[in-house]
Amino acid sequence: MTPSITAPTRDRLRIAIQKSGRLADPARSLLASCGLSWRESRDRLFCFGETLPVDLLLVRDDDIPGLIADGVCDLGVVGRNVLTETGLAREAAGAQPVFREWRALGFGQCRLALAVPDAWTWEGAQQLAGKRIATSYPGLVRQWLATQGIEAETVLLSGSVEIAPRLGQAEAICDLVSSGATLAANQLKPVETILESEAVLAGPIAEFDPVRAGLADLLMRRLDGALKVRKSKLLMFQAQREALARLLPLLPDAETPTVMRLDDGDGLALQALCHGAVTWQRLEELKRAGARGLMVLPIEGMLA
Ligand SMILES: Nc1ncnc2c1ncn2[C@@H]1O[C@H](COP(=O)(O)OP(=O)(O)OP(=O)(O)O)[C@@H](O)[C@H]1O
Ligand SMILES: O=P(O)(O)OC[C@H]1O[C@H](OP(=O)(O)OP(=O)(O)O)[C@H](O)[C@@H]1O
Ligand SMILES: [Mg+2]
Repeated sequence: MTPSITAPTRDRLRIAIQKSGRLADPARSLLASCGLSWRESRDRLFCFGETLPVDLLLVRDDDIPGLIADGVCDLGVVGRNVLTETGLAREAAGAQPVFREWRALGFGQCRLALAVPDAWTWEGAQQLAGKRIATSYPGLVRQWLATQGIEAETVLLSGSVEIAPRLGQAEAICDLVSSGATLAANQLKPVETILESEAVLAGPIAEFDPVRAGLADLLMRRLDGALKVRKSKLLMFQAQREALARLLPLLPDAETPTVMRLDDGDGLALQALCHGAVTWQRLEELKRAGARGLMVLPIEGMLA
């Protein structure tokens, strides 16, 4: 018998990621930066892990929490919005919680926001009492309404939510917002944020068996290193010794800088691994404080 793709495999880890869409490429490149590579199946729905026994399943993002709940996949990369909404829907149906957010991944940032027509003067959440709110996230909206002590109706739409007020289907909406351009194009304005979202690694609440637990531990160690390194930059510059006291306070996020003496007497060469944002403003401040020949290098690889 040919082994089925959904048969539980206990000696390999299976991660669900979006097949196509906003999270597909960043999810793959993050996992690749953890040293994983894959051989793709002909249908491009399953990628067999080559460097480690960690396979990928390429699916619709909405299906990812359910695949983890059913044990078809061990981990998944999905928006916090989808993970939380699915958890609330399962809870409403009386199911026990089985998955949780393991790590925030630093991409796919957006927020789930309530928006009302531009013409409304927003005075607070009580304005929504008795109104209809169009959304693809009824669980999150109902949870938020309950915390506000407001009774309102949710109208479930799976897409193009922003058009609902103009069509007379609802008075307000609750949808994902990033730049705000879609709201503006539909004469709506955001008034409340219900959830700050980004892509997350989702996994089970229960522990894995020893083989998959070992693989998941290794992957999490590499992932933490990769996430830290993604934000890090190596800053290199030269300065006079007397400038050191002005320069070091400008590097609060740096690991202890390497300071080397130059041959010319009082000159120093500095290298600092910065974990925060290295902005133009910060480089200009360093320059004013006496840094010369500034160089900023991205970091590839692990921080051991
Ligand atoms: N405008 C946005 N800016 C940034 N991130 C967003 C934006 N819209 C959605 N996201 C995040 O990206 C996730 C995936 O969005 P996408 O539009 O690719 O999903 P989808 O159309 O539901 O895809 P699928 O075909 O897999 O069901 C969302 O669940 C959310 O977490
Ligand atoms: O604030 P903005 O930058 O305008 O982004 C917000 C829009 O992005 C998402 O839609 P998407 O583009 O994925 O279209 P869809 O809902 O039809 O999939 C979301 O559902 C909003 O409509
Ligand atoms: Mg989807």
